[in-house]
Amino acid sequence: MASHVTDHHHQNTNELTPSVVILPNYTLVNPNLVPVRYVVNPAAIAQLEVNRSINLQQLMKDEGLVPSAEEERKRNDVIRKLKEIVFKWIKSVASLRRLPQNNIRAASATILTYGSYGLGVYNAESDIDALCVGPWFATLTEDFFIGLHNMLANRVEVSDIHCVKDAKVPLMRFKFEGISIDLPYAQLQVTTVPENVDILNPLFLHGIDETSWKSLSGVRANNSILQLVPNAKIFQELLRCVKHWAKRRGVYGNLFGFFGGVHLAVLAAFVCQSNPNVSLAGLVTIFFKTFALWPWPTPIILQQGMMVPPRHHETRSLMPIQLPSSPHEYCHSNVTTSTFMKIIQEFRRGYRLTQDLFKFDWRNLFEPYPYSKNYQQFLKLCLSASNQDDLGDWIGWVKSRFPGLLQKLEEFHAFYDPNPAEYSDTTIQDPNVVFYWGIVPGLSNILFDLNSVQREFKKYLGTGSKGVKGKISLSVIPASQLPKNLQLVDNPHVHSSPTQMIPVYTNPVPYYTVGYLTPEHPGSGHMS
Ligand SMILES: Nc1ncnc2c1ncn2[C@@H]1O[C@H](COP(=O)(O)OP(=O)(O)OP(=O)(O)O)[C@@H](O)[C@H]1O
Ligand SMILES: [Mg+2]
Ligand SMILES: [Mg+2]
Repeated sequence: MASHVTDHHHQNTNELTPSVVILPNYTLVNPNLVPVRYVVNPAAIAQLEVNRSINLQQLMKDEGLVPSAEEERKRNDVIRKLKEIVFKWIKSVASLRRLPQNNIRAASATILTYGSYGLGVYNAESDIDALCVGPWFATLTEDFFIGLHNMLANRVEVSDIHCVKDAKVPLMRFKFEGISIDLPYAQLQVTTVPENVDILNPLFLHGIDETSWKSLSGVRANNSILQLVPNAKIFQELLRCVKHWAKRRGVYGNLFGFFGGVHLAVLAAFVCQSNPNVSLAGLVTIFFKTFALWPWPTPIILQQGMMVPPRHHETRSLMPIQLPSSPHEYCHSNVTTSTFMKIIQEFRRGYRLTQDLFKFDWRNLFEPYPYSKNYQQFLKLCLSASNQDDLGDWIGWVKSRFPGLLQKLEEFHAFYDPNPAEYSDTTIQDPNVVFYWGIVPGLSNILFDLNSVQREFKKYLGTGSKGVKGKISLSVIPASQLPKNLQLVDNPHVHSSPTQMIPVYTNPVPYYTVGYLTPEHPGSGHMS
């Protein structure tokens, strides 16, 4: 028992032992009622930060957020195979086009990774964002979406392949040996594309088309983030932590009006940039302090002096975050008044917890958001289809329309918290997924007319859906009718052990393309 107590003490309050310490003029009363004055001791504070950093790194490992050597190998292997495939593909396109022999010999194409994989901040469930870079003679519409598509579809490693053509950044999405891949295409005006082509080199950018330029933006953003941070390793650790925090607290998911990976990457880079010699624990603390106190909508700008105010809809964003290396653009965002409030509340909570020297415990920071405790009523969205394939397409389509629904809800005076996690209703026979969005008390006593929302949303879903088959129903339920696992997530006594209690983030839709769907910009907000 004694050792247990010591252990516990060690884990939770290891920062503060009476001999070290901390705040100027901080007076504690000891059990004998003798006031003890704690004094500033810089060495002790430094030690405290070191300990906190070690604890945090350990916690990230325990949570399985640091990829194992095995996972790393597997992903490297997938990239290598993709490179081989596109290389073969480009040779066959060159022959097909009857290029001169020396051109066929010189012809090449490659794969560049970006997104969380490119930044080195992925885990087992992350997708791989891979850009295919090809030469002048390989076109997007024919060679990429037909030729390469067919080559991929014929491989045993590939499943669930989809083309997403009518997006600002068109891409193919598929699984390769079970790992989700997003594959856009950029066409350069050269014959030979070196394996690690430097896309910042004007030589390669000369004369490229608009779509290719947009497709390159992810790689450009990654490159400049890594160039701008003073220490890539500590940036990666910080980003890993804040991503974990955002997922646990229900503020991760661009389609739900929260952060996408790119937004958090810029926020983390911003903190690293201005605090070059701070430890991981210190950076996490500064992260929360910075953004809890930030005078939004003042934009977050990584490259000072480069930003020119954007003219498009992004200007209206509530949380503008510059897209690195694109002076005219912010990262596309679907933040609404509701989700803005939730994010701010979570920043403040993080700020409060990381300031608290006495009850400090990293596990508090990453505690799952207690939906069933915080909201009495939920908007339940049930999506179903007659088979799994249709359901996949249907979820993808409906999710891509969520930004419009979120705006509609606010027009109907409902404030809500769209929990991005997906659940499944086992009482329904058809394959289904269910979302439960908290309805914010006080602001919306269900004065809004659910029927009108339902009607409008269905109309909006029908526009441009190209025959995707599925059903959707919206209803309002009390917290007591939430599925048991959603209730258990909130129970502090169980969250640390059974992992099946933690909501899963499936990624069946091109998150990436959503901000870019051309026909109707989600940012423009009108559903009908
Ligand atoms: N809203 C956006 N605005 C601008 N660029 C975006 C946006 N969403 C995605 N991208 C680009 O696409 C890349 C991959 O996006 P993705 O959604 O896969 O996020 P990620 O950072 O890889 O995180 P995750 O681990 O969740 O996959 C981003 O790094 C970014 O360059
Ligand atoms: Mg990704
Ligand atoms: Mg992606």
